[in-house]
Amino acid sequence: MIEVNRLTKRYGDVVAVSNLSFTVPPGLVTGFLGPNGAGKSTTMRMILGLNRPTSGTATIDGRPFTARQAGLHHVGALLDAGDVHPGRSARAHLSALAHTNGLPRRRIHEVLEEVGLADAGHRRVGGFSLGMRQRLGIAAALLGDPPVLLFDEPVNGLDPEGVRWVRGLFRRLAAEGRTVLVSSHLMSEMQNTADRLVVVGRGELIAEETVTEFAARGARAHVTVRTPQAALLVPLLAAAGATATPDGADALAVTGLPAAQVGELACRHHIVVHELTTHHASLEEAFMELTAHHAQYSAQETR
Ligand SMILES: Nc1ncnc2c1ncn2[C@@H]1O[C@H](COP(=O)(O)OP(=O)(O)OP(=O)(O)O)[C@@H](O)[C@H]1O
Repeated sequence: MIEVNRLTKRYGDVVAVSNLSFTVPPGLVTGFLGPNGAGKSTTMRMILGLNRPTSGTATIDGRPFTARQAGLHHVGALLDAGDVHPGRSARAHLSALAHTNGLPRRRIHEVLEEVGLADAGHRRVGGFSLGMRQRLGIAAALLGDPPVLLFDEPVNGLDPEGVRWVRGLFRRLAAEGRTVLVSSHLMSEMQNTADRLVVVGRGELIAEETVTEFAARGARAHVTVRTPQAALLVPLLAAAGATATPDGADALAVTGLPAAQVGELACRHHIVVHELTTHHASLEEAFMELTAHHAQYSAQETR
């Protein structure tokens, strides 16, 4: 269990994380979601004791994590896939980590197999693609077989097969009872992976809820009605409690009444209908709407 309690981090005038509280329970994948610059990496670094909070606390299983405690046995993390010496082979990189953390050497082979790099273990990391570096970073996080795992933007650079694989991996790790926190700036990456979401914007908590609860935000459907007799239908819809707004030349966007009732209403009044379509807002749209006021860099990337 990870517990973040009123965590704040300031860099001069920049408030990277502001009074942030949330929990990451074991046995589930928790998606840590927010636009660029929302403070996700800074929060993860504070959880891992790599950055000092300005105020507030972050604990893992009830205690602040410091690298000295139990190291990779307790917590595995992928923070920056580029943070590996380019001249080293993947195997040598993992070997050094295993040595300093007192881990058995057989784990090196096991995790290379696990992430699909068994054949590339002898190759220099400098020649790896971004996706291969991500896989190596994930291998390093798994090396100590830890009960708590943090992954910062693990999907970056992975091909579609890699994305599928990593989703399955996170789900399996959670099913084994581990605590899994995965950050992303894309809702689409999380909707088939995470059980719970912690959504942040400009360093602040926006939402902490299950994916099902989050999906309900996007459930506000509207119905498109295409009819050459819109002028007749509009007052009938209004009388039935729905709101109809023009949507192109011969169509209406209707909210407040399901498609079936719109169709029945039109039928009762002999109004010709050419199209009746229900539109659900996607999770991505719900996320965009939710974070719109919290996006710091909406026109350009921060890096
Ligand atoms: N060492 C630092 N010095 C100054 N400002 C920093 C530092 N680290 C982070 N920041 C600022 O803190 C804010 C949060 O950054 P952070 O990298 O935690 O966000 P993020 O949600 O991980 O973003 P991204 O999705 O772009 O990686 C940003 O405004 C960033 O510029």
